[in-house]
Amino acid sequence: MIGAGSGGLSVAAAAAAFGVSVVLVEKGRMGGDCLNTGCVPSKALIASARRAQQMREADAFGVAAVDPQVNFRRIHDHVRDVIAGIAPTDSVERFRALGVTVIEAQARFEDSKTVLAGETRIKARRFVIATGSRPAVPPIPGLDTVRFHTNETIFEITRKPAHLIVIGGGPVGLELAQAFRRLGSQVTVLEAARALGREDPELAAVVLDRLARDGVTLRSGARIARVAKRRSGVRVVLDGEDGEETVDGSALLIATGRAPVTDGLDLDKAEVKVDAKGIRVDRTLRSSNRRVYAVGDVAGGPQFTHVANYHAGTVIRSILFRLGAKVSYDHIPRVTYTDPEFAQVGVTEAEVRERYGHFRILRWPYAENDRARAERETDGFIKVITTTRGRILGVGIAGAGAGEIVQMWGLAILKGLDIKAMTGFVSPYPTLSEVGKRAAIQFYRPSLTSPWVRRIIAFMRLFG
Ligand SMILES: Cc1cc2nc3c(=O)[nH]c(=O)nc-3n(C[C@H](O)[C@H](O)[C@H](O)COP(=O)(O)OP(=O)(O)OC[C@H]3O[C@@H](n4cnc5c(N)ncnc54)[C@H](O)[C@@H]3O)c2cc1C
Ligand SMILES: NC(=O)c1ccc[n+]([C@@H]2O[C@H](COP(=O)([O-])OP(=O)(O)OC[C@H]3O[C@@H](n4cnc5c(N)ncnc54)[C@H](O)[C@@H]3O)[C@@H](O)[C@H]2O)c1
Repeated sequence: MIGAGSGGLSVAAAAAAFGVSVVLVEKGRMGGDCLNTGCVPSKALIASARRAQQMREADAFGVAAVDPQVNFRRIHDHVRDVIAGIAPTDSVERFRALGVTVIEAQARFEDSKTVLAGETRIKARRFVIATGSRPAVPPIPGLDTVRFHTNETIFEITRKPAHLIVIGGGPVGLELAQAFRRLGSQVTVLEAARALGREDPELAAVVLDRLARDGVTLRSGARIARVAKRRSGVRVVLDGEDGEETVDGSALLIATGRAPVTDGLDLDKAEVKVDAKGIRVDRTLRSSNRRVYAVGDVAGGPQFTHVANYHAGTVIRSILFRLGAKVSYDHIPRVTYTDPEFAQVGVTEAEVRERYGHFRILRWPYAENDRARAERETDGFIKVITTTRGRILGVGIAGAGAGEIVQMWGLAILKGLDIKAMTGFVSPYPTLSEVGKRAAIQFYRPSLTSPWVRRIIAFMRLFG
């Protein structure tokens, strides 16, 4: 195993549980990106931001609103404390106790059957590469002359940035932009194309509207000409319609995507082929060298911790049980943890329009959900896409708890359930998940007004 992040740790723990001899090599911090510089610190920061926002918005609930006193040193401590609480699960000690040999060194291939880790030479039946990704920093002129943050440094700050400029309006950029805004910073997001550009524009708009109402300035289609140092901060120069424009900030965050970590591994010596997306793998996650598999961000697929875990399960089935399991992403959800949240599983409306001639789109707004009304979280809606016969193809949700609600839809897609199943279960009242059931019921709406159904009901009445 090379890399002890989400992917590597999952493979190592599962293989060790089956009594297989495992060597795990990690050059940096156990837990990788997710624990140290990704999911965990970002969600902990978002949690602080949510508390601050709730204090500002308390009036509507009959509780006096206050302007929160935000202490970035203490937020930093909170984030560290959350990481420290999870760290033992990913630690060297725990993995050694599970029977895994952990080597803290940089790994590289010597040949197609051998890995070198520091002084140790490892020969193995199978190798799994889980070296993850790093921030992809675009070649913006002047960037090498200014101090800038990426996800690797932003969670270290202990003072509030007066004005944070975020380059990139993907999940990383938007989650952090909203969090910093709610913690009191002025925030400007500069996005080259469209923010949340991969997502359904109608659903993305729900999130972007809320960010705007929170006071985040978002510039889509921004063309960054260069950046320069200011006495205390940075200046970003944009190419505008009428010449150059400047945006001055006190701190800069680059959130323009991720690049796979394949350097330093001497993959050519192992005859493992790579491309710009990462290690080239087939659907069993096997590389061009049949002894070598790749999982997680380096494997060129969607870059999420739950995908790395899913990959781990797939290679375990292949390596230990020779089941030849193949990955499929149709049922894998993705969630952006803004407020409101955005979630998607299966195909989007744009994708279904390309692939299918006929389909149904079912919607239900949060504004019609009683729990959302009680919580005053009525922004957003669910969009369910089915075939004309009711097979569920995709679900997008923008709204409170979207990341929780999407789970049952992922299961429905995985198990090939049709829309009838999503109307037939009993959803506890009042819950946000009812938006899904109400959308599903819309599938049958045309039949409610059908003259045939009405005639049958009228006929039944004849019997008392
Ligand atoms: C700000 C941010 C927020 C995120 N939030 C979420 C979220 O909410 N939900 C979600 O699902 N995903 C989220 N992600 C994505 C998630 O962090 C990644 O998809 C996940 O960490 C990938 O796991 P991995 O095992 O592939 O790689 P990593 O976790 O990056 O682990 C790779 C490990 O390999 C080690 N390594 C690299 N090269 C070598 C070598 N030659 N020898 C030895 N060791 C090596 C590295 O040191 C590292 O520890 C977020 C990412 C970011 C940046
Ligand atoms: N909630 C989550 O699960 C979560 C959260 C954060 C990150 N992630 C993972 O991390 C990955 C990376 O996220 P990300 O937001 O860094 O990348 P991304 O690729 O999703 O978005 C990057 C954005 O930056 C823009 N961009 C690129 N170059 C630019 C430039 N020079 N100027 C202005 N804008 C530019 C792109 O148009 C794009 O919109 C995600 O795809 C996701 O897999 C997941």
